[in-house]
Amino acid sequence: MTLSVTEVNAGFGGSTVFQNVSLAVEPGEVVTVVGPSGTGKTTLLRLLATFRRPDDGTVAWDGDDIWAMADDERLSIRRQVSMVFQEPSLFNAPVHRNVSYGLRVREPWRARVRRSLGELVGSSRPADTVMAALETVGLAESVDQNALSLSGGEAQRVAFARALAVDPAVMLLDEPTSNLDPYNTALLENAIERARDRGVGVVVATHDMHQAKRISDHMAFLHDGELVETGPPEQLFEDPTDARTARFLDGELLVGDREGSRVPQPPTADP
Ligand SMILES: Nc1ncnc2c1ncn2[C@@H]1O[C@H](COP(=O)(O)OP(=O)(O)OP(=O)(O)O)[C@@H](O)[C@H]1O
Repeated sequence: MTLSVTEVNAGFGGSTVFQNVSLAVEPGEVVTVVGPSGTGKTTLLRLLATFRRPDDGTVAWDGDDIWAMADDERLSIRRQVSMVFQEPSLFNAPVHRNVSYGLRVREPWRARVRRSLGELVGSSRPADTVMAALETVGLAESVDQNALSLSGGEAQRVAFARALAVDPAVMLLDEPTSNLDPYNTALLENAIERARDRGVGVVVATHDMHQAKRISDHMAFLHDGELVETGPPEQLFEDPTDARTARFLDGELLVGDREGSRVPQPPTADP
């Protein structure tokens, strides 16, 4: 399943965040959206998640315009897309209850009643999918721990497991490692890779260029309302077509700096 935005515009209250942005994620690939703070990465993920409608342009699922669909059809697509927010927001319950949350809200009410009765008589155990998701993030041993007693890094990994447990076609991750130490970052990047290897399409918004280089199949550089450049990481890092990309990767480019859109060419020798 391909999730895409084509020539989308988005803004708030009359001000434009970005215009004319096109991006797609295919099954089994990791796309990173990089760019300075405030450039619209979260807004773009929210468009892909269909949490909001674009002001203009199309959001599509396998080429079909999601916002032209009936509400129930759009809901069934939304259920195949899971998002991990910058703050993990877990609730006061064991880790397995947090991870199974999405599964529980998706199951039919009859099954939900049967399972609740099972839990009341103490016969329930975490579903295999919950355990598999926790193993993916290296937290199988914390299954019964209260989620609020986890470290920040563990909590973010549980949030990832919760998003993975519903067997999504696409995962959208908003700065998933911005508050994590290198150990937790490595575990989460490993989990992203494993999801990708299972055929999940993953979009990651990140400030971290080193991370983008490590995990991306494809990068998209968003700056000042414009999708400046897209391509494989080797292209953006080694042979960018736009000067702003090179300056951003060198840590020199800030929001509002529109100087020099082309990479300066070395002077040619006089004949
Ligand atoms: N609900 C909102 N109402 C008004 N303006 C908003 C709203 N959400 C975002 N914005 C503005 O839209 C712009 C893009 O915000 P967005 O959060 O998408 O950027 P970002 O690249 O994800 O930033 P960061 O990297 O800091 O998380 C910012 O100028 C922000 O202030």
